[in-house]
Amino acid sequence: MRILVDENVPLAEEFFSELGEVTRQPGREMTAESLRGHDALVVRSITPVNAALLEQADRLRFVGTCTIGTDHIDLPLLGERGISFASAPGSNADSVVDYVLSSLLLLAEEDGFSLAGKTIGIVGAGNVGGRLAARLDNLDVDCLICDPPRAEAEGREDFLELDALIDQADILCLHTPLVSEGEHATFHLLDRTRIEALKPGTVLINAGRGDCLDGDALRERLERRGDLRTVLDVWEHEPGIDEALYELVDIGTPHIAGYSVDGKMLGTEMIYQAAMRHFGLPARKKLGQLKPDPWLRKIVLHSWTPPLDALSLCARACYDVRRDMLAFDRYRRRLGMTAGFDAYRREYPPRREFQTLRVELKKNKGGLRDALEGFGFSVKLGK
Ligand SMILES: NC(=O)c1ccc[n+]([C@@H]2O[C@H](COP(=O)([O-])OP(=O)(O)OC[C@H]3O[C@@H](n4cnc5c(N)ncnc54)[C@H](O)[C@@H]3O)[C@@H](O)[C@H]2O)c1
Ligand SMILES: O=C(O)[C@H](O)[C@H](O)COP(=O)(O)O
Repeated sequence: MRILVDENVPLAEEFFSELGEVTRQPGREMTAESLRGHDALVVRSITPVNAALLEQADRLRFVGTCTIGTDHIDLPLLGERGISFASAPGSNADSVVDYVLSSLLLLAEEDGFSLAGKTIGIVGAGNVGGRLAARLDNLDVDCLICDPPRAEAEGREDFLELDALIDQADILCLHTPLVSEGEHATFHLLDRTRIEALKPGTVLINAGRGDCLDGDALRERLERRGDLRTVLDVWEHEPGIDEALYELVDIGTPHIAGYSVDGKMLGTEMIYQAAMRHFGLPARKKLGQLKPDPWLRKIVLHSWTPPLDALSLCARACYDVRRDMLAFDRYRRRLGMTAGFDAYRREYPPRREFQTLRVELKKNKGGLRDALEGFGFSVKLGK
């Protein structure tokens, strides 16, 4: 059996060689010819799997994307061709939440505000948005949720309309999938009218998909009024993104919110398991045997620290978004935007999720343990 795998998929040989011969290729360079003679294709989000790509796919029986998003896959076409498909829901959701929390802590520090007492609007409350709300639960943060598909399916009367979030939220986080058509389409969900309606001072974060937000309208508002705080990890037209918009945002990163070792490797394992199921083979390999140990395992807090300070300290030690902002900026200046965007993603330095860090507390009071655990760290009470 032959399996074609994107070069940015970690542990591909370790997992997929159980199935057969693994060939690697950069995801943006995959063509119809690349697929000839291959039985399985394993991609990430940058390879459009469509009629043009499948034109010469003479043996293809399985397609897997090691990502949460599936907007790059023509699912009806795979159905018509009888090709089995799998994605990796939830795989890097915790990493995205870490990214959002790190960004919020940085802006809070720069602007001298506290997350406690803020109202945060979460648009799209699936794996990412839902876990973000849960992790903020132990802080005094008011979470407002907009998720019309879930509101309908679950009869949730506590969920709000997007325009209510825009009215009320100090922080607005977009975690929607890209859906081009239908009642709940998300293309330019944040359109010009909604971007204009954001209250001055709103923190706007998009770590969903670039096309969910009208980038031209955001750039124009920032040029004209400069009165928002903005965090963009996803952009229209990646990797050739709008440099003028990039210059105006407070935190700009090249679609790496989910790029922890943990999130990426879990995505590979999920697709390995799905492929083995599809081909009727036992999945013997386990991620636990292959994943490297975290280099920072433990922080000991010897005396009591106010919860927000402790969160900030531990978050910064584990993952600090500044690392990615600064490094991406160096790549872009050295290589230009388009090449720099992809090069930083390809050479992304290792990063671990908050949940890999154990925080040992010598003193617990004032909700410190709950705040740390709620934020995602694993906590142990010392003697
Ligand atoms: N920046 C990154 O690195 C990164 C990483 C992972 C995922 N993502 C993106 O984030 C998206 C969300 O991830 P997830 O794991 O939470 O997915 P998910 O499928 O678990 O949740 C998505 C949620 O959005 C809701 N939704 C759909 N249409 C909506 C609309 N019009 N308005 C409001 N809510 C709507 C759905 O009902 C669902 O609850 C993914 O589809 C992917 O595109 C980005
Ligand atoms: O949908 C996802 O899982 C993410 O957007 C994904 O992690 C982005 O990384 P890429 O697939 O572009 O390598």
